[in-house]
This record gives sequence, structure tokens and C-alpha cells, in this order.
Amino acid sequence: VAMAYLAWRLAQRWWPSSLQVISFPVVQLHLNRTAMRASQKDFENAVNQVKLLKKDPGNEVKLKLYALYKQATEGPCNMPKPGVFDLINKAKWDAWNALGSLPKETARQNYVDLVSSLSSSLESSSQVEPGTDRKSTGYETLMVTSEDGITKIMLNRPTKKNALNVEMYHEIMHALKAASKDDSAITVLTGNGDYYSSGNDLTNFTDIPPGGVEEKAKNGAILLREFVGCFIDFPKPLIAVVNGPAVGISVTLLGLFDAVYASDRATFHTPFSHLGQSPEGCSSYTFPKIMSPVKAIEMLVFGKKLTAGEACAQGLVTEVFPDSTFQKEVWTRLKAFAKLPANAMRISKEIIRNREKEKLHAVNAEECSVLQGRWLSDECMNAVMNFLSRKSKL
Ligand SMILES: CCCCC/C=C/C(=O)SCCNC(=O)CCNC(=O)[C@H](O)C(C)(C)COP(=O)(O)OP(=O)(O)OC[C@H]1O[C@@H](n2cnc3c(N)ncnc32)[C@H](O)[C@@H]1OP(=O)(O)O
Repeated sequence: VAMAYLAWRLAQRWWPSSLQVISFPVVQLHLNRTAMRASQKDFENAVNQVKLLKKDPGNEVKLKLYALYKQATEGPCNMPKPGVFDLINKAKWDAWNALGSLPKETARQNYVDLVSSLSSSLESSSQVEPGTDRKSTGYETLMVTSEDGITKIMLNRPTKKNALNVEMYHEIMHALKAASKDDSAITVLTGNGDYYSSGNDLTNFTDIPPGGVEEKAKNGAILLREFVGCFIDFPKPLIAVVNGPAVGISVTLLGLFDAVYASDRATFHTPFSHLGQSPEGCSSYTFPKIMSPVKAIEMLVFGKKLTAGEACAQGLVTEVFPDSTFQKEVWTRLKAFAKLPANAMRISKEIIRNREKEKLHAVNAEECSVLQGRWLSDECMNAVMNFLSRKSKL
């Protein structure tokens, strides 16, 4: 009964509006329209258009989109039915299976019609946000701008406290690779809204692939290793502008940055034991070096949350600024840094950081392998369930 209850709460969390959204007349209307035939190109355009939708169309529509997409690309559902507690995959399977033997072409047409109805009824995010330049287009979870010799990568899921979902991990890697090659002198990571980042998006744990939780954990470890590797290898000065509280992986990665500027509103929290998890981002190596083993253990094992002042005293933060003047003071300083000779900065960073690189990659690999095991533990599953069922917060 307890399991069923938790699973039900999990589904509520994932589908907060599923019980309110009952019917979509506009969707039905378009689903029934089969007079026109959509080309493969129309279909591909529609798939891209979905990524640009600014407003969430709701889970019922998302399930329809999913089902039509699968039917259009793979034909009728012949996957095994997911288990009763795997609510999310079961809902997806049900939606796809309900399309029966609908021909691929009709599914493609219905998909295109559905997207076109959504695009006209929901605002599209194809417009560039004010204050960002053209380089920011194409990212769903980030705002990326490049000016005055600075590439700024801003985590942009403020309503979710900039939690890192799978898409954001990929987009950050992409943005870092692009920044390493662009003509900026320095790169900055910061957050939009009141948080720097609340760390790994715990809903990442809910999307279980056909291979089950083992496959999920394996994929997570591969993603994490590649993600952290991008920070280890980043060639230019990399600066964190910590605008508010930072949690989990957004804290551990700071050990790989070249400077960390923090608002006095920022806090630094790595509650890995509370979550049944273990340190990542090379923090098992960088934190003891930066702040001494006992201070690192206070943070990484006992989950002590540091104020910005404490993090600065421990050497994790370079300098703390009053929140009221934080942005102005930090950006004035960064603009001055960005005027320094770019090659000299890159070469100096290289000589300081390079002899540690091999070690850092080895630490990263080991941490990911340990975490892969942790993600399968009851301790971790229970902690995630508790958060998702709104029983616990940090
Ligand atoms: C594959 C790579 C894995 C790498 C391993 C990384 C590990 C980590 O990073 S461990 C750290 C994980 N993070 C957390 O445990 C934080 C969980 N969040 C919280 O405890 C709280 O949300 C808070 C303390 C960060 C903020 O509390 P509060 O100010 O009360 O705001 P809300 O809880 O109402 O948050 C607003 C909104 O955002 C959602 N949200 C916030 N953080 C996360 C998160 N980490 N994962 C998923 N969702 C998050 C929160 O659920 C709210 O959503 P709605 O209810 O839909 O508004």
C-alpha cells in the first residue's frame, strides 16, 4: 500500500495537472483531419517546433504527441507493457498502444496538425529574449550571450531553481564546447532568478528506460562523466557568478572553476548523504585539497550548508559581494579581466591546471562509478521518492 501510495504521489508530481486537463477539443479536431498529407519535412519541422514551445501544453497533450511521434516513426506499439509501478512509462505505452494500427502517414499528419494547433494557441519561444544576443537561440534551458570578450552561460530554469535536467546537462556541454572555440577571453556560468542552481533535477530519476533502473543508472553515470569532463578540460578562464543558493553538483563543480564570485545571499550545500548519494564533480579530490579533509567531510559527508562568507573562508569562493551591488561589481571586474591578453590567460591557466588533469579525469571516472551504484540503492530511491512526493526538502 505504501509503495502504491508513493507511486501515486510520484505520478501526481509528474502530472500535476493531469486531473484538471480533461479534454482538448482543438486536439480532437486536428486529430480527425486527414484530408491533407504531411511530408517528412513537415513532420521534421513540427518535431523542431515542439522544442520551441514556451508554455507547457500539459501532460495529456504531451502524451498524445509522444504516441503520434512513436506511431509515425516506428509504427504500432509492440513494446512489452511496463510494470504497474512504472507509471510514467506505462502512461506513454498506453497512449501509443491506444493508436492501434493507425497508419504511419496518418500519425505523421495528426502530429503535424496537433503541433500547428499548439503553436498558434501557445506562445512560441522563437523570439529572442530581451537582453540576449543571437547566440542564445537554440537553447531550451540556457541563455548564452557573448559580448565584451565574455561568454555568459546562464542557467535558465528559474521556476525550478535552475535544477539541471538531462537537457540542461547536454546544453551546458554544448555551450562550453562552443565557448572554448569562440573569440571570447573568459567564460562565465551563472543562474537566472533567485537560485544559482538546486543541483541535479530529481525528476531525472523518474524517466526509466526499457532496460530498467540499471540502464538508467548506467546512462546517468556516462552523462555525468562526460559532463564533468567538459569542466576539467575547459581551456579558458572559467568563472562562476553565484547569484544565490547552490546545491549538489552546482557546488561540487566549483572546485574546477578558476574564480568563484558569490552574492552574500548565496549558500553552498552538498546533501549527498541525505540523498543516499556520494560526491561528484571531482569534489572528493578538490574539496579536501581546497579546504582540508575535515572541512570537506563536514560538507560532503555530513551535508553542512556553508554561507558565502564561510565558503570564502574555506577557499571555495574567491570573493563575496553584498547582494545589492553584486551584479554591478562583479561584471565591472569581469569586463576588466576580459580585456587582458586572451592567449596569455589561456596559457597560464594551462600551466597551472594541466598537471592535475589526468588525476581529475581518473577521480571523475571513479566518482561516477560509485554513484552509479548509489543510484540503485534503497537509500537513494527513498530519498528521491520523498522529495518527489513532497515529503521532504533540503
Ligand atoms: C546525471 C547527473 C547526476 C549528478 C548528481 C548530482 C547530484 C546533486 O546535484 S544532489 C542535489 C539535488 N538537489 C536537491 O536535492 C534539491 C531539491 N530541492 C529542494 O530541496 C528545494 O526545492 C529547494 C531547497 C532547492 C528550494 O525550496 P523552495 O525555495 O521551497 O522552492 P520549491 O521547492 O518550491 O522549488 C520550486 C520548484 O522547483 C522544483 N525544484 C527545485 N529543485 C529541484 C530539483 N533539484 N529537482 C527537481 N525539482 C526541483 C520544485 O520541485 C518546485 O517545483 P514545482 O513544485 O513544480 O513548482
